[in-house]
Amino acid sequence: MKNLKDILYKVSANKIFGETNIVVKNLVFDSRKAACNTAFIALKGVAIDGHLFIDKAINLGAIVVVCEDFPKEQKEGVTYIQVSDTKIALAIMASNFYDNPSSKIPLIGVTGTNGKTTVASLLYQLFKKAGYKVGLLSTVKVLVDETEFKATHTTPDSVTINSYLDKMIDAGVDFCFMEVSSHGIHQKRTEGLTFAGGVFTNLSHDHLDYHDTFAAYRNVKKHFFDTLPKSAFVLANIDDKNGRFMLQNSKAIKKTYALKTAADYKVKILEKQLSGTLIALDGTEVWIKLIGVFNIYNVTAVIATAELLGLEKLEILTILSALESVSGRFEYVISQDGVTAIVDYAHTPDALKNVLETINDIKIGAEKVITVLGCGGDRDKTKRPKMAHIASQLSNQVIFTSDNPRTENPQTILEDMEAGIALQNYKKTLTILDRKQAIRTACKFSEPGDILLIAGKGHENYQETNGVRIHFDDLEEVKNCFNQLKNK
Ligand SMILES: CC(=O)N[C@H]1[C@@H](OP(=O)(O)OP(=O)(O)OC[C@H]2O[C@@H](n3ccc(=O)[nH]c3=O)[C@H](O)[C@@H]2O)O[C@H](CO)[C@@H](O)[C@@H]1O[C@H](C)C(=O)N[C@@H](C)C(=O)N[C@H](CCC(=O)O)C(=O)O
Ligand SMILES: Nc1ncnc2c1ncn2[C@@H]1O[C@H](COP(=O)(O)OP(=O)(O)OP(=O)(O)O)[C@@H](O)[C@H]1O
Ligand SMILES: N[C@H](CCC[C@H](N)C(=O)O)C(=O)O
Ligand SMILES: [Mg+2]
Repeated sequence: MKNLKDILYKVSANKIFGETNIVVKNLVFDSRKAACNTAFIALKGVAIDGHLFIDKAINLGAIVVVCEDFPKEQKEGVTYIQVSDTKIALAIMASNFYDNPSSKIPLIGVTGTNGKTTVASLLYQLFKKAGYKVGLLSTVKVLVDETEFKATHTTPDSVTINSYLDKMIDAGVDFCFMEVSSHGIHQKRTEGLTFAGGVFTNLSHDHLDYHDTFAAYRNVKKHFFDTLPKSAFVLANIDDKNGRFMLQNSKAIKKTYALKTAADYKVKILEKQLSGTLIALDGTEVWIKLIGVFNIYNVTAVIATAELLGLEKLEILTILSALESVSGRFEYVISQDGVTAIVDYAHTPDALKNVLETINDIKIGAEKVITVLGCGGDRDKTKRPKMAHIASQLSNQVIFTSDNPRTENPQTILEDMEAGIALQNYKKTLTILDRKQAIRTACKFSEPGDILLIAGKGHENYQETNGVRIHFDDLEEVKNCFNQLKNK
């Protein structure tokens, strides 16, 4: 419950019709969720224009309508507010509605194509082990200190973000780490939040179905750093060719990290094994449980962020060795006869290349690398041939399969993938539509010492087809196969 006048603080209205000194129970941007005394914010969406549902929201009890296009007729007893951008208005209103929780808690946003979940989750773990109460908004889950909520998005809508931040204030949370996706930035879900810091991990091919061009995708990411306040820090990976670009117009305190280039925070890799990596920072050596050069970038971002937030270097390095890898990120299980199966959320060409290069790097003999891979439906189609090419180039055998076909024909997705296979790699590949069968076949093909990579779904525990999600868990499947084969 809040007075509309307070909710509208800092919202620039072009036109107002009706009373603003009224009490509003809730903010909704989906007419189906409107109820008595709610404010309905009409958003022009990707699929449909929310303005079409204004009357529906009013019929369900909305007493305030925030819109870009003023309706021809106004209903008695309803307050209409016209703004230039309802997404920005919603974000500011959501912050006001919950008394600006992001200004009361250091909020760190992590953005980049890959590594957001890993960095944010490792920061959560690190600060928890340092004795703080911590919040996390991530693809995998939302944590209000130790209370877990289901994540629906990588970056939820602004009302949801602020409602979680509000819960975090109530729980006495000291720091909050959140993922900031490009969809989130573009749809202004993070507008109106006060960030204490922003982290840039890397930029590579993804979401070009949504952003049209790579430059547009890059500019959306940059916008996040451009809008950070002077008091915040921006931490960028400058080994990535877009790292310095992200810093270019930011007013925030600029800090850099790298493994190759001279930077404010630089980590050296000393030794790599399947069980972990030995790294050094300013001469101090630490053994960490994470694998892969890409993960050392993530760890460097974590060390730097923790230091920027005031933790002592020695404390950070001590805790670092106890951090566990994130669920579905290079998570592995070894069968009784010595086959290693790795489940990884690689769903971009760059992630897949990194993971396969890591596997090829740590394998010690002539063991085979067998990859199971699919590409999501209703997502960037141009990733498909690229990912198929990478998988077949860097593996001894590949089984292409389904990964959340959503509304697309799974066979067509597989054909899009197959178009990327180079002639010399064709014989290594096989397509099995059913993911369960694909995993089973990969297990049957494997011999002691071989490494199976099951890529694309990571922590996901469903397969989505035409809006219906059925339970599916790569790790569970591979463990079942290992057990069944053991008894044969
Ligand atoms: C493509 C996309 O990003 N869509 C997001 C967007 O919905 P939209 O613009 O498509 O909405 P729409 O269907 O056009 O409807 C427009 C408006 O009309 C309203 N409406 C609609 C119907 C009705 O009867 N009444 C009504 O009021 C809707 O609530 C909406 O406000 O805004 C919604 C509210 O914030 C999001 O839930 C929705 O995420 C969809 C479900 C989604 O799948 N998004 C993915 C692609 C996404 O955002 N992913 C990123 C990360 C990706 C990654 O991890 O790499 C994320 O941050 O999760
Ligand atoms: N720093 C990195 N650079 C390149 N690839 C990475 C990096 N970190 C993780 N990956 C790869 O990307 C996959 C996804 O990692 P993570 O979930 O941390 O990324 P994300 O940015 O949160 O992804 P999403 O956009 O789906 O939220 C991992 O399973 C791994 O294969
Ligand atoms: N969260 C990301 C990655 C999904 C990975 C893959 N499993 C898929 O379904 O495409 C997305 O929604 O684009
Ligand atoms: Mg994520």
